[in-house]
Amino acid sequence: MFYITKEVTFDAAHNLTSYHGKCEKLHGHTYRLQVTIKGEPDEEGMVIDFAELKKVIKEKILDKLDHSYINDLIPQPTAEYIARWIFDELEPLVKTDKRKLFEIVLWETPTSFVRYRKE
Ligand SMILES: Nc1nc2c(c(=O)[nH]1)N=C([C@H](O)[C@H](O)COP(=O)(O)OP(=O)(O)OP(=O)(O)O)CN2
Ligand SMILES: [Zn+2]
Repeated sequence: MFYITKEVTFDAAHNLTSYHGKCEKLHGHTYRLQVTIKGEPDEEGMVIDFAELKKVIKEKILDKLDHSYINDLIPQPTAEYIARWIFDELEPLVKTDKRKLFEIVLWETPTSFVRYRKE
């Protein structure tokens, strides 16, 4: 079994509305996103072409989240809920009979990240 990962970054603003602390105020992060696909190689020897994965991430995630106010899309945009939203956006587009979306890892700061899998 193979695990293929593509990494990108995006900049976005948010505030945590159901939270008491400094993060209830508007602020921003440079998010680091890792998308991992699990599967077996096709006749070209690839689980998924890195270029195809990059294109899907750009169209479904970066074009919506980069330089955005995330609360417009996700009501309580914790790292947990952003990661789940990204998983749900990408899952149907990468799934074939030989591969599926395995994991989203989302770094909110250089020292804080969430790992989301559908289990
Ligand atoms: N479980 C979660 N905890 C927190 C989240 C979250 O999404 N999930 N989010 C925040 C804030 O939005 C934001 O991440 C600020 O965190 P903070 O602790 O202030 O980050 P620092 O800049 O202090 O990061 P360091 O890398 O520790 O310097 C809060 N909690
Ligand atoms: Zn934050």
